[in-house]
Amino acid sequence: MAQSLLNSMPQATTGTVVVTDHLNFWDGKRVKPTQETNSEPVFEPATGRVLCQMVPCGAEEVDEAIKSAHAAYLKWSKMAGMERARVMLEAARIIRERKEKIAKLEVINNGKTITEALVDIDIAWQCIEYYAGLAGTLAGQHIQLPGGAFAYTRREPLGVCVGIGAWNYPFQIASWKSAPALACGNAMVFKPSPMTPVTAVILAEIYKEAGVPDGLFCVVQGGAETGTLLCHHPMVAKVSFTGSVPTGKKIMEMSSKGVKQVTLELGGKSPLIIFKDCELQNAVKGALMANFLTQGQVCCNGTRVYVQREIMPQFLEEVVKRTKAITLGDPLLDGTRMGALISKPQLEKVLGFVSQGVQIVTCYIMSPFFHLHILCVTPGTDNCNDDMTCVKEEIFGPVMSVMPFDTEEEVIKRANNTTFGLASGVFTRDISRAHRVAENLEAGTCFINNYNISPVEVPFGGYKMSGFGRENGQVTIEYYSQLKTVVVEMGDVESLF
Ligand SMILES: NC(=O)C1=CN([C@@H]2O[C@H](COP(=O)(O)OP(=O)(O)OC[C@H]3O[C@@H](n4cnc5c(N)ncnc54)[C@H](O)[C@@H]3O)[C@@H](O)[C@H]2O)C=CC1
Repeated sequence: MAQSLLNSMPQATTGTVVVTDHLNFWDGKRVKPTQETNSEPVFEPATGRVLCQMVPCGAEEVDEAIKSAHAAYLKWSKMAGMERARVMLEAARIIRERKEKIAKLEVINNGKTITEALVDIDIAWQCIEYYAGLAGTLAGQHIQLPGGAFAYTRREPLGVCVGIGAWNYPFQIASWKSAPALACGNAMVFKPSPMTPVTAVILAEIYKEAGVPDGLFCVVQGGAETGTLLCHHPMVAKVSFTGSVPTGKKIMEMSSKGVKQVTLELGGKSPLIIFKDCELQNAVKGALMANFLTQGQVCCNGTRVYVQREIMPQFLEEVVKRTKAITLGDPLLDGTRMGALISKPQLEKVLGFVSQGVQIVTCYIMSPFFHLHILCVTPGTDNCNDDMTCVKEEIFGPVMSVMPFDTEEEVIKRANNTTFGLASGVFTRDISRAHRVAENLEAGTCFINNYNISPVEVPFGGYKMSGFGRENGQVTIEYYSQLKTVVVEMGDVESLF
């Protein structure tokens, strides 16, 4: 059934697709929801048309999914890492083979451009391939003790892990969470955002086709209530969450009741510092990459752009020129570089921020589709300063704030004056300065002379209220596994009693 939806993708155009397939997945198949009266409409952001109905899972369905995941975990965790790797490599291959179709469906549900969605799907299969490569390397240590005794450690899976995703990178988030989880021998129950329920279940089908045991990667649909059921379920060992800080705090609180491990990928308000000795064109391109991907709905965006005063006029001129040249429009067209915001409420939220007395250098409000698109650059003289709400809070829209600075010491202080700490960036040709600034910025990532590149080999995660734990890179194995120590006596027991 779902294959037929994917197979219809080559002909699909904006405003034509309706999804009627069931969107839950456990026991190796799509599952019909039981509470259809509670359904919520899911919109195609580019048109405002109803794409499908999302029916939230209740307690019994969540329980069924988790039990199905647990049964799969008992089989999968006993397989050798190399055996798991083979299945995961096959899943990565299938995603690669269907990437155009998956990307198209992602665009229809999310509103981002097809150009970006194709990159997202590439990153998704690369992540699964990367962790497949690590699956066979999981190993412990051998420790020699006195008298011939010894100990060894085993790196073991946690059990059933829950993934809760946001709407900005639906397929990619599901892959980033499931790949390390599965590589370590865990099972995962994934809940996508209720606004983007369509593509996670495609990933579930691909894992199944690749050969994972039925139940290993399950999808339950729903919002806060379903998420709460997942976090409280006694058979869940870990919750990995991507989303806003307020929800992240709730996840942590709920998980603490069952002492479950937690990974939190939360919001940001990241600084991008541009020194006067930078290569200006690269800095301008970096600032655009730092702000306008996925219509600005990216957690690690560098939305506080600090520009050294001497180059502010040239910087602003270039950034405005390039911003005005961004092609807005139908996200399924190859030439479009900015699509639609996720929803009308999100648009209103973004507009609310920019109406707070900021002078907008450039702003397009276009409405070829139901949801409007905006692009703003707030200028950097007296109009935009560190105390404004739009400079302090995560907007999650295509709004760049530009502010002047004079010295390195001053800008680092201002850059760090935030409760967030997800990412940061610096443009300069002075290598000592670049590394000094990177060291002093309080953030989980610092980009030097680029911004918003996320290779799967590189750990990603936050400082401060942007969360903890990491995704991607080798280190994430530690967040999806636990060490068992085995102590072996070779002689007699020396008892004190
Ligand atoms: N930094 C980031 O990566 C993201 C930030 N955001 C920010 O958050 C704002 C609100 O967007 P939302 O999608 O509502 O974010 P959210 O953080 O409320 O939702 C993210 C996920 O958590 C789930 N969820 C919500 N409440 C829950 C609960 N009590 N227990 C368990 N799961 C729960 C949601 O269903 C969704 O799957 C956005 O406007 C944006 O500013 C949103 C998505 C990603």
